[in-house]
Amino acid sequence: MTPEQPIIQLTNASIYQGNSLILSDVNITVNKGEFVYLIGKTGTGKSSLLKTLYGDLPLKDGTGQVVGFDLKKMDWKKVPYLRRNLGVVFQDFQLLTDRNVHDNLKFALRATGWQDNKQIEDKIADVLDKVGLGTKGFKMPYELSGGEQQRVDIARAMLNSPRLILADEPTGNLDPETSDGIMQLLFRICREGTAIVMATHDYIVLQKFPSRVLRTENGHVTDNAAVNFSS
Ligand SMILES: Nc1ncnc2c1ncn2[C@@H]1O[C@H](COP(=O)(O)OP(=O)(O)OP(=O)(O)O)[C@@H](O)[C@H]1O
Repeated sequence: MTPEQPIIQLTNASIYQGNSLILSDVNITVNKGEFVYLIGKTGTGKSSLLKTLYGDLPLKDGTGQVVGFDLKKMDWKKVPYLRRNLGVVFQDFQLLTDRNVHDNLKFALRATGWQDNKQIEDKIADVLDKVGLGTKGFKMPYELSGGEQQRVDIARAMLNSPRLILADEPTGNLDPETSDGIMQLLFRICREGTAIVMATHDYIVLQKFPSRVLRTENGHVTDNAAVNFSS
């Protein structure tokens, strides 16, 4: 991938769930370090679009590049390589409940090919520090608040220094104050050069942390969609 190449480029793309067409004529470009919201009513295709971007759903029509990978040529063997180059954050954190924070991160590093113990330990310390959990590596997930668990999920997404983080409702389970902390963290990560695409229903977040908005509506995606905060 060349430095000037967009982080995401979809051209005339269609998004399917099985044989059902969810979104058509999708044209999106996201550049390095951009923060982009993905909004739209429930069931309009936000998660399906994100899944296509992280290789969970195949791109059947149109063309798509994500962090230098050609989605059209993506098969199950290439998905792990794509996933090493982007981070994914979910609403429900998806931490392994049988091991502590440190071992959750170690598991993710080992699963993506890291072998050197010193490098693994340095990386875990680095990402925990970045998300403000430098002293919490020994804690089990159930010993953490929702906001802290989301920070661990974000730390995990950052392990391989991705140029893109895809976040599906990362503040969906959090109270407003905790969600502000997560948004500040995501914007800080973004300012350091990582592009972020975040699906959300949370209009308060959009108001407090304004940025570019994509909207899924009537089977299409509109860019720079005006947000009606009363809806
Ligand atoms: N695994 C699946 N198999 C078949 N259809 C699905 C599947 N997942 C979602 N869909 C359908 O695809 C459409 C888009 O769903 P999607 O989850 O992408 O919407 P969304 O905008 O993310 O919704 P929400 O805001 O509720 O998360 C819906 O009609 C949904 O029923």
